[in-house]
Amino acid sequence: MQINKNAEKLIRQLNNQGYEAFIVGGCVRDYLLGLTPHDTDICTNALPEQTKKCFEAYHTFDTGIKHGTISVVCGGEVYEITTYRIDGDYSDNRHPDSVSFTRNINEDLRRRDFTVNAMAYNAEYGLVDPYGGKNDLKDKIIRCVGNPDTRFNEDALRILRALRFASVYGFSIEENTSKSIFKNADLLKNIATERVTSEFLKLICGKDAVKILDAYRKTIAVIIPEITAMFNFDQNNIHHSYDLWQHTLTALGTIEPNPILRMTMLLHDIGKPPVKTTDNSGQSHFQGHQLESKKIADKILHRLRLPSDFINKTLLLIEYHDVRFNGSKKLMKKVMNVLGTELTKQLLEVEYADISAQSEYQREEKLGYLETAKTHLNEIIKDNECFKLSQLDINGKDVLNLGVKEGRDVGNILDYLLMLVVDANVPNKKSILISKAKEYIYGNQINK
Ligand SMILES: Nc1ccn([C@@H]2O[C@H](COP(=O)(O)OP(=O)(O)OP(=O)(O)O)[C@@H](O)[C@H]2O)c(=O)n1
Repeated sequence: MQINKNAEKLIRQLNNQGYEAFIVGGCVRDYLLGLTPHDTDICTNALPEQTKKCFEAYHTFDTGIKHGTISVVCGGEVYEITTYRIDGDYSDNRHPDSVSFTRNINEDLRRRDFTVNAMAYNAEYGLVDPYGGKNDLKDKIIRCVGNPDTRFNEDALRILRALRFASVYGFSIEENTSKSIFKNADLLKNIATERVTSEFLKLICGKDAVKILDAYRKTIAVIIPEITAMFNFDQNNIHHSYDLWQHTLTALGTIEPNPILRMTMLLHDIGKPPVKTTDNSGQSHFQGHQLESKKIADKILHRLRLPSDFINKTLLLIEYHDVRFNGSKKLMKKVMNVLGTELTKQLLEVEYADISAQSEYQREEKLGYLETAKTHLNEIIKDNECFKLSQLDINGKDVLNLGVKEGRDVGNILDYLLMLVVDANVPNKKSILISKAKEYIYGNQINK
C-alpha cells in the first residue's frame, strides 16, 4: 500500500526509538478503497510523553493528552499520534469516562466502531485486520466490531456514521448492526447537534442517500421529527404520481450532491401536510405550502445549527421552488433580482429535480419552459442585462444631483427606474434615466 510520505516518516521515527506504530482507522479504509484519505491518523504503543520525546525536533501540541493524542506537524501538515488505548465506560453515550493505554494494537482496534474502520497498516507488518474489515470492504458491508448495542451505546453518533458510510460508499448495513440502529436510534438525542449535523450533511450527499434515507427514515426522524408528516402522505393530484415522501426522495436523488441543494429537496414540500385542502373531485391542493415549508424548514435548519448563509440560501430556494418560469424574461430578471445569479442557477436545478419527480402530466411543457429560462439566464449574464439596482446606468448621487433630498425618495426613484428597465424595456442609458427620474420627481411633486 502506498501511504502518505509524512506518515511513513513519523512511523519510522517512532520505530527508530524502539516503538511500534501504524496508520489506523479511516485512512486505511480509504487506501483500500483506492481513495485518497483526507487525514492520516497514526497509533503507537509509545506512551504520550514518549511520543513527545520522539518528536522533540518537531512542532508538537497536546491535542488530547488525556486520551493519548499528540499532534505533530510534518511537511506542513498536522498528524495525530495516539497511544493504543482501551476505553472505559461511556455513561453519556458520547465520551469514555476514562481511558487506559495498552501495548496491544488488537485491543485498540477492538474499541473502534466498524470493521472497515478497525484496520491498521505499516510497511513492516502489512495489514492488521483482526475483525475482517478487508472482507467487509470487498463485500461492501458496514458491520460493528463486536456487539452493535455496545458500540452504539458507547457513542450514539456511530448510528449516523453507519448510515453515512453506507450512503457515501454505497454499502449495505449488516443485519445485526441494522437491527441495533433501529433499537438504539433514540440515543441520537444525546449527541451534540454539530456532530449530528456534520454527519447528516455527508449522508444526504452520498450516492445511496435515497436508499438510506428511505430504509432508515424512522432513525432520521429522531433528529428531524417533522419529516414524519411526509411518510405515506398522499398528494392525490394530477401533478403527482408518488406520495410526498417518495416525491421528496426522488427529487433529492435527482439533484447534484451539494449540501444546500440536497437539504432544499428534502424540505421543499414539508409544508404540504399542514395546508392540504381537497376539492369536490377529491383532488388535493396545497395553497401557500411554499411559505409553510419555509417556516418549518427555518425551524429545522436553526435547530441543526447550520450557518446563516446555508440557512438563508436554502430558505430562498424553498420559497421560490414553485416559480414556474413561463417563457418570460422579465420574470427571470425579477427572480435574479431577489436571488442573485448563482442562487438563480441553483433554483433552476431545484425546479428540474422537482419537475422530474412529478407525474408526467405537462412534464415536457414544464421542462421546455425551464430550458427557455436557462437560455434567458445565460443571455442576461452574457449581455450584462440589467436586473438589479447596482447595474443601473444611474446611481443615488445622480438622483441627489437632481435636487432630491430625502434618502427614501432616492430609493423610490431608483426602484422605479429599475422597474422601467426590467418591465417596460426602457433602455438602461443615463440620459434617458435622468429624464425619467425628472418626470417621476415632477409627477410626485418630490422637490416641492
Ligand atoms: N464515533 C467514532 C468515531 C471514530 N471512531 C474510530 O476513529 C477513526 C477515525 O475517526 P474519524 O476521523 O472521525 O472518521 P473516519 O473513520 O476517519 O472517517 P472520515 O475521515 O471519512 O470522517 C475511525 O475510523 C474509527 O476507527 C470510532 O470508533 N467511533
